[in-house]
Amino acid sequence: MKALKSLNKYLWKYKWYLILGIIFTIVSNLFGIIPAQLVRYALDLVIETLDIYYLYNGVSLQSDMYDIFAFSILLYGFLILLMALLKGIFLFLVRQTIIVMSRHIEFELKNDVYQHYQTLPAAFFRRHSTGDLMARISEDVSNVRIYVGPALMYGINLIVLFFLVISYMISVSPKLTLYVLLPLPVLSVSVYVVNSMIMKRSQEIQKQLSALSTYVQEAFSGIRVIKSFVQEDRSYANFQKEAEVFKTKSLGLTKVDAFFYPMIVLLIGLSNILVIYVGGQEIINGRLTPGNITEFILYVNMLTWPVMALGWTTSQIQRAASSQLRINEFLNEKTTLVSEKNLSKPLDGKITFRHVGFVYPDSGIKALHDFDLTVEAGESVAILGTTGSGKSTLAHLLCRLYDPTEGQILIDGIPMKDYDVHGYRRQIGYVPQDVFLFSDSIENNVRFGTEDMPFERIEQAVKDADLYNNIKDFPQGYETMLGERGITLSGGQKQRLSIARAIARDPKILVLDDCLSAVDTNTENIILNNMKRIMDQRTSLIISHRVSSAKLADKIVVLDEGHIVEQGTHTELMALNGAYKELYEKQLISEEV
Ligand SMILES: Nc1ncnc2c1ncn2[C@@H]1O[C@H](COP(=O)(O)OP(=O)(O)OP(=O)(O)O)[C@@H](O)[C@H]1O
Repeated sequence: MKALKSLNKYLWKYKWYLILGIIFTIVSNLFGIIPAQLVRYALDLVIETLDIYYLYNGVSLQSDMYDIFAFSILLYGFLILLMALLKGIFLFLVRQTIIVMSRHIEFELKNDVYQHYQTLPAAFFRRHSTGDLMARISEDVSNVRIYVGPALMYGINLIVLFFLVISYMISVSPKLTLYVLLPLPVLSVSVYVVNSMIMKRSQEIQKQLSALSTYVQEAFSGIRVIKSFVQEDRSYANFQKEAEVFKTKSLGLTKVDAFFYPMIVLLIGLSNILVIYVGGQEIINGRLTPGNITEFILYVNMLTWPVMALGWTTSQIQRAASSQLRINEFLNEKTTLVSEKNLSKPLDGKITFRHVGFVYPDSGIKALHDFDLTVEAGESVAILGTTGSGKSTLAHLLCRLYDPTEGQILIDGIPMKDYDVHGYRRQIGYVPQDVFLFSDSIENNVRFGTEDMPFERIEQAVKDADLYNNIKDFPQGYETMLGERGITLSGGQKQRLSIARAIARDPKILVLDDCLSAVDTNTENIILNNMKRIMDQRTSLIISHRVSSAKLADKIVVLDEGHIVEQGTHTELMALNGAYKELYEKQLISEEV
């Protein structure tokens, strides 16, 4: 329950909605109680007047009495209708305040969670699955919304109604009040128990449903593999198995649901019988009128729904508390990638790795050992090495997605940690190994948030990345949509678009992480020749396991298991007769073949 305290700041922000909501709840309940009293007056009037009416049988006064009597009943009827109308208006206002408040809080909470996610380091996203991140921002926030919305509304309504109705009932007959209230706690507890069962089963169904959708999603994403390996039958059998579990769980819920409503009707009926039985005796003893009994029955029915809601509210609050706990768990995570001095300046581009070592926090793998390298401003360095040798790790460190666990990285002679993180990253052009493009147009994928980027720059970047001819061939050109609802680019086209995105930003430092692996050597040549002009004015780190990518580099560094094994120019390394030469010759032969 403590977790829900973190919502108080939002409740405080929207306090006027809440205060008005409470006032409207009180007024709407008053308009709900008054009709019950009007019914009592009307009923007692009917009973009393009827006796007198028959006394005047055959007398002309009788018809005058009838007119007065009919008019009074009509008046009561009209008043009851008016009260119902007023109650309806205020109920509308209750929802317009409390439920609206809950929607505002939901909106703010979602934004806060999303914004917070963005500040968290890459390591966080490795530890938690996308599904988990999505569940906390959608399902958990919705659960919390039910607490600050409907649960709070019913809670307030119950308190107000209890206070008004019960104090009035006691003033009429404490004995009858006691009998009437007897079954209500049983009703509330039963609703709580059954509701908890329903909720547990619903959660299981929800879980099964997401397993089912994940299965379907994966099956159809990999439909080409399934078809080519003729695995349709097995895939269908697996689906059936999952669907069977879903069906069994749904039937379980239906059973509880089917039991729930008859039980409630039974308990309410019990309350009504008690009122009639005990109330009837009170009438016989002359302590109450039939109007009182009718009024009491109306009260019992008025109390039934809020009491039922009490069980529901309690279980919803519990659910919201556990959801908020999960949200807080993420909100309390803090990024370590902060700037110490918030330095903000245009970079020259000199990079110094000083005895850098790095261990991945979640796997404990030491990816870099005592990495020492200086790259002068405007220089280009190729990092070559076998898979898993730590090349991408260098790119991650340079983009400050992680901080080194040993040593430090200096940019223009100043520790990287001193730079404002966003200001620094803005001057880096990073082309990741696993290309990611958004479901948007080609132009927007290159522009990527830089709204004021002139179109000429986008076009130039696309030409430099050797993608211009492809785009020209698409009927919609730069407006061609990518992703799920658009076209699918080939692996090489994706890589080139990713390069265009990085160079269009005119970065001071360019990090190309194995971004030409999916293009043939011919295209690689074209791109590298285009890049020559771009790389002239900036520091570049070309990561690759293909020796051909290194031909533009001023310096080549060969990595093996996180260690630098060789470094120098192409000629120097060839003369060394070591790892580079071996790699070079191997790749040359395979290319010739
Ligand atoms: N996010 C991560 N969490 C944990 N360990 C990682 C992570 N990324 C990489 N590693 C590990 O660190 C080591 C170096 O990986 P890295 O990606 O830097 O190699 P690489 O030289 O770029 O390889 P490749 O050419 O295959 O991309 C590997 O052993 C890898 O398993």
